[in-house]
Amino acid sequence: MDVLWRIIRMAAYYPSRLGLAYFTAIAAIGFSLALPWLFGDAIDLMVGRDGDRFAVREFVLSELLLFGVGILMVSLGRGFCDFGRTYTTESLSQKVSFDCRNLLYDKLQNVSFAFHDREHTGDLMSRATADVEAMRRFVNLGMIRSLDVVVRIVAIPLILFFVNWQLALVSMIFVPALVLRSSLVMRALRRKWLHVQEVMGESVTVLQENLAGMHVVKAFASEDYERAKYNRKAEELRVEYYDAERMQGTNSAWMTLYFTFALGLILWVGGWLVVENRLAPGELAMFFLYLNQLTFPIRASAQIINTFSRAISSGQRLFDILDTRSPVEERPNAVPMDRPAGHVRFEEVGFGYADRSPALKHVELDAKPGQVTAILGAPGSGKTTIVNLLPRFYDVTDGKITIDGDDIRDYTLQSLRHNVGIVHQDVYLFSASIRDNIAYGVSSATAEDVERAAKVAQLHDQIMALPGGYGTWVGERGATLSGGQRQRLSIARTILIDPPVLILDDSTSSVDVETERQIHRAMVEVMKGRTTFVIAHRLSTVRDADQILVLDKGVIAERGTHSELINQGGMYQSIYELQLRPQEEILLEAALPAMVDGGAPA
Ligand SMILES: Nc1ncnc2c1ncn2[C@@H]1O[C@H](COP(=O)(O)OP(=O)(O)OP(=O)(O)O)[C@@H](O)[C@H]1O
Repeated sequence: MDVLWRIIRMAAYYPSRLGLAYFTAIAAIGFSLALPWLFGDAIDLMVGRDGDRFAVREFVLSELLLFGVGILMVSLGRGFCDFGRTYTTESLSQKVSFDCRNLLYDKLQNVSFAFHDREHTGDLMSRATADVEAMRRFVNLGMIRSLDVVVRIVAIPLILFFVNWQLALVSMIFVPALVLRSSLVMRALRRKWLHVQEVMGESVTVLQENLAGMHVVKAFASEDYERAKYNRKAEELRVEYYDAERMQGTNSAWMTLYFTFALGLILWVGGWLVVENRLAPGELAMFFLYLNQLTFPIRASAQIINTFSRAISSGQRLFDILDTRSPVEERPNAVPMDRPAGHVRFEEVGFGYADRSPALKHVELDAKPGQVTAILGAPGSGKTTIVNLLPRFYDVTDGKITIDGDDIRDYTLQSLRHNVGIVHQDVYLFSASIRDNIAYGVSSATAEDVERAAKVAQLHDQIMALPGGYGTWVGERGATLSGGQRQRLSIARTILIDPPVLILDDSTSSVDVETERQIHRAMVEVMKGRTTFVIAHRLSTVRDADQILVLDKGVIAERGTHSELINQGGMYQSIYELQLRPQEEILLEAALPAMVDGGAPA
């Protein structure tokens, strides 16, 4: 119920729309309740209550004319109010779903990486679409239309008792059974819809992962496997959906059946009362017309029960996300970070991913402004984890990280991240032009700024060789650029942001020697004058670093410069022998023909 209150409070943000929707809804009900009364009285006027039909013919005709005009006016009023209610209700429900979508999107922008590690993208997409739609339907049907249902279900029986209490009692015979059935179905439907929503999220996840990993699917010829995986989810969804709708449909059919029985009974008992002269024919007609007006609420109540059940389960899923507290939150007194000199210190830093053993222990690190720190270590030793702590993608669990002496948690997240730039190896490009992709995050960048950054990143010539130049559209996931070009585009992005602290993922990808050299040159350019942390795999980067940290199982096992570490004969020396030196030899071999031809290796 708490969930429904929260949805109602969201709708109450628009008091004029909500007020108008309820006003027009109530007015429409008032008009429609007046109609059977007018019809019943008109019939009684025609047949004459005392059996003396058409006694004063002229008088009856002029009265009937008045009734006709009255009925016309009331019908017009009802039509007008119906229109007003539909319009305002639709507008209100669209406003609420608009707000829900935006709140969800904002939340997803602000939650930390730990949240995204846990949640599935497909499920989040399903919450942002199907669950938001269920809330919209609740505002429309559950909140406003249900008023119509409730008012009629309360008012019409009262009127029926007023017209003839014996007949009213007969018509109410089935009500207890209806109420019991409805509450049982509502409870069952709520559970059912929650499950449907979950399965829907899972099926969207399968679809989304399939599309995102299409290259892997094709490369491993796994189309049949993927098809079977999706079919299983789609089948589960079909069965669950069908069950929920069947439950809803059966409930609706039962309600109609009860109602039809009641009508038959009334015709029989009411006819008998008329024959016995204990009930006027106009009153019986009035009774039927009112009962007929109960058809809609009784039928709609099955649908409205469904809407309530669905809104509770969908609202729960949405509010679960909206209420999530991000483990990385800004302190209330956080201040914006001005451009720092870039003196970075890790003091006794420890970190563990949820429910895992610590990924980093007692990390001590001091990087002076402009220095390059190379981080090496076996896969899983904690290199990525160290650099993820600096822009606060995750927060340290022990110790602290400072920039120019101040704890990074004292700053606003946005200003911190503007000052700590990252060049990832796996670059994400948006469906936009190359120019817009380079300028991502810097709305004030001019075309000249973008070109200058691309030149430093060694990418300008290749962009100019494309038919569309900087306006070339980069498809989803950057499909129209090579791996090496994407990496340099990422470097150009960072150059444009111009952060004083920089994180580089220098993992070598399988690119040719010339591309490798271009990437290296771009990296050297982007590192100039910045405090740089580089997850290093190239000897050239490591050799020139001011300090090298060798990580082992989350602990800094060795530290020093290239020459210091090589003489220690420890882990660094084995990494050098096994990984860095062979790589250097390959590069040298590739460069030799160029030197023989008179060129020089870069
Ligand atoms: N999001 C995560 N959730 C839980 N555990 C994680 C997460 N990311 C990394 N880990 C674990 O933390 C440890 C350190 O991982 P990290 O990615 O920092 O290593 P790495 O040295 O960068 O490895 P690689 O060279 O393979 O990228 C590993 O045991 C890894 O399994």
